Amino acid sequence: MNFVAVGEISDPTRRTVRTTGSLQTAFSFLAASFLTADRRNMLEIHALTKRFVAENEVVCAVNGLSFEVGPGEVFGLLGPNGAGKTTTLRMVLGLVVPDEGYTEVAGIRTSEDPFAAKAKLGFVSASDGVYPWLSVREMLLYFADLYGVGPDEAIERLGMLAEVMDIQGLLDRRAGTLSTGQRQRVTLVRGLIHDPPVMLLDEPTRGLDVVGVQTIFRYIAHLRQVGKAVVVCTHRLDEAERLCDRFGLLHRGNLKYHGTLQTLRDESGRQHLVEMFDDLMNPSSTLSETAT
Ligand SMILES: Nc1ncnc2c1ncn2[C@@H]1O[C@H](COP(=O)(O)OP(=O)(O)OP(=O)(O)O)[C@@H](O)[C@H]1O
Repeated sequence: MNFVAVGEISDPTRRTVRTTGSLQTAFSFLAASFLTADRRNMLEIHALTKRFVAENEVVCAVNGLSFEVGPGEVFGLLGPNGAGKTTTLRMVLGLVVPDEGYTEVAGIRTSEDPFAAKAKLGFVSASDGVYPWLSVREMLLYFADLYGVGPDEAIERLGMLAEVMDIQGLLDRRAGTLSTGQRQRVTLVRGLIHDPPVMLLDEPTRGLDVVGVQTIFRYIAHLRQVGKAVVVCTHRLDEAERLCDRFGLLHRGNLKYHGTLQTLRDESGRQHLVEMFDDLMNPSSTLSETAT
């Protein structure tokens, strides 16, 4: 992947920057305008709560969760199985209605205008599929159209992103014939085709080989540099430590730790996320350790 851009890139304030040099030059320009741009949080989660009733039992999947993500920031929403990560993402996407609290995407409250909020979100998941009978180009332009991107802008954005993600050679292939890694790069482009200010990545490295994982790392670096607000859910804690600027550690719907890795270390007395997780899941082992 070369990550060299020629074309147009939109910065977080939606101004358009024409670039002809390396992506680094584009990034420098964007970083400069991004630093002077409005630094409001792009994603705000306020006291979000969701309960489910399953077999006559109430499960509080998410309990009073609050956090925010600013432009150019990568937030790791982490937690063991059943912690409430997917339910949180589904509430942000407007697919699940919260019992209490609300989410705001680029200043738009999801409950008040779900379509406008969704237009500001990009979503990439490990289980993303492709339309096998469409060519990659047809599928990406179809998604641009679904998001209301005009045809000229869509073609221009497709050209730029195809270069950034190195999929130019795949555009006229039928999507069903792509390898897992090729399909991954196409779905990464699809998540950005409408230039959303907020990106949600759900287990983006699941099932990928080392090259695929590196692609995700570069993609997230790209998102950070062009000022997207990014939420990453992953079980790969070593990767999260390297990728994320701040973290929220969920356990049974509750936010146990919230902040930078250093904040988490100070609060938990542990060096690594994996140890913090272990303490959350096996509190008795912590107690016995403390007692000795
Ligand atoms: N539709 C539903 N009906 C009943 N319970 C649900 C529903 N969706 C989620 N839950 C429950 O809510 C809790 C949180 O689930 P969620 O899928 O958000 O966790 P997660 O952190 O994404 O887990 P994983 O890492 O395993 O994907 C779990 O106890 C789950 O069983």
